[in-house]
Amino acid sequence: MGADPLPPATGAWQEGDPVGRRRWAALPGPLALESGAALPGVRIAYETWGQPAPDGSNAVLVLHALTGDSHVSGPAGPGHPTAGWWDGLIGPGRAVDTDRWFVVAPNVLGGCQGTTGPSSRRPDGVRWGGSFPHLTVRDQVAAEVALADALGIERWALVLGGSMGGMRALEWAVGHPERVGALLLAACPAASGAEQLGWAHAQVAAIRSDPRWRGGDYHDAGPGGGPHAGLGTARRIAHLTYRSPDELDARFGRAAQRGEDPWHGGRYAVGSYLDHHAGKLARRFDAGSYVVLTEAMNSHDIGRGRGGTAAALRRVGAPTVVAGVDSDRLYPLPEQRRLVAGIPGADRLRVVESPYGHDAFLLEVEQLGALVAELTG
Ligand SMILES: CC(=O)SCCNC(=O)CCNC(=O)[C@H](O)C(C)(C)COP(=O)(O)OP(=O)(O)OC[C@H]1O[C@@H](n2cnc3c(N)ncnc32)[C@H](O)[C@@H]1OP(=O)(O)O
Ligand SMILES: N[C@@H](CCO)C(=O)O
Repeated sequence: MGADPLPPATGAWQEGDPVGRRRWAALPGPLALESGAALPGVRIAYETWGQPAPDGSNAVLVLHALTGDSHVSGPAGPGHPTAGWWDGLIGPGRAVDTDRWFVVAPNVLGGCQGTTGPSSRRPDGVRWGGSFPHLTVRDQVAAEVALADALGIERWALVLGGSMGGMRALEWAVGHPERVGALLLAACPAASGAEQLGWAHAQVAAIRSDPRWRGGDYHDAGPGGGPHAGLGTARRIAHLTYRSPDELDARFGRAAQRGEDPWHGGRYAVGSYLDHHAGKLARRFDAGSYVVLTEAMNSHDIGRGRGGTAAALRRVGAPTVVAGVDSDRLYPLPEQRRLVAGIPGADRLRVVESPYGHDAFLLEVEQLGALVAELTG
C-alpha cells in the first residue's frame, strides 16, 4: 500500500490538482543530494491552513514524523484516510491558531503521501523502487527550503516538529538560521546514536529479508505483492520503542488475547496489539519509503561537517523550546538535555509528563500547546 498513483513530476514549479486540501509543487530542476547524486522530477505534497499575512510574518512550518503526512489538522476526507495527527494542537482556536497563523505542512521527501519517494515514477515513467537514492535529513530539508522559496516564504515565524520532524526542524534552524524565527523541538536528538541505529537496523533488516522486497522493486507486483510481512515486523519493533514498558505492563500485563491461549499457539494481548499496529501500517504505508526514511534518520548528525555538535548548535539563532518525554525510551531525556545545553536560545528542558513513551509527542497535545504558547505569546 501507499504506492504513489501520480504521474512523474514535469519539472516546473506548478500547483498540482488538489485532492481535498492537499496540493503539490514540483521543483524546477533536479535536487542536488548530499551524496553527490541529483534527484530529478521532485514533487512535494503539502497542505496549508489560515491566510498568509501581507508582510509574510505569520508563516508556521509543521514537520511530521516517520509515518505521518501533511494532514496535521482537520477531519479525514478525500486524500486523507485519517484525521489530522496534531489536530488537538493545530486548528482554529488551538495552540497554533490557524485564525492567526498561516500553517504549512509538507509531506517529507522520500515519503509516500504525495511527495516523491520510492513508489513514485521516475521521469522515464518507471517507478523508482530500489533505484531511489539514499537521502539524508539535510536533503529532506533542502526540498522543504525549495518549497518555502516557491511559496514566497522567506522566514518562518515558528518551525516545529517531533521525532523525525524535530530532526528536520533542527536542521532548518542550524542550516538556515536566518529563516527560523522560533523553534520547537519535541522528542528528538542532536544525532542518531548507536541505540537508535541498532533499532533501525533491525527494522530495515526485517523488510529486506521479506522475499517480496525484491531489492525494493515490488511496486508493480499487484495487490498483496509487496513486503507487507517485513514492514509489519519493522512496525512491531518500532512500536515497542514508541511506548513505555510501564504503559505496556499496565495495559496488557501477562494477559492472553481474548479467545486465545498463548500456551497453545495463541497470542498474549500485547502481541495482538503489536500485530494490530503492524497490519494498520502495512495497509497505509510503503515499505520502500519506510526504508528510505529510516536511513535518512540514521544520517541525522547535526554536527557532521560543521565542526561537531556544539559548534552546529551554536548557529541556532531562534528562541527555542526543547521538549522531551519523561518515559521516552527511543530518544530519552539526556538527548534533549544535550540540545538545551548547546542551543543559545534554549533556557531549560521542558519535560512532558506522560506514561505513553515517545508517542507522547503525538498524544499529549495539551502539554505541547502550553509550550507552543511560550513561543507565540
Ligand atoms: C492515527 C494515524 O494513523 S494518523 C496518520 C499519521 N500518523 C502518525 O503520524 C502517527 C501514526 N500513529 C501512531 O503513531 C499511533 O498509532 C498513535 C500515536 C496515534 C497511537 O495512539 P493511541 O491512541 O495511544 O493508540 P494505541 O497505541 O493505544 O492503539 C490503539 C489501537 O490498538 C488497538 N488495540 C488495543 N489493544 C489491542 C489488542 N489487545 N489487540 C489488538 N488491537 C488492540 C485498538 O483497538 C486501537 O485500534 P485502532 O487504532 O485501529 O482504533
Ligand atoms: N508513531 C510515530 C512515531 C515516530 O516518531 C510515527 O509512526 O510516525
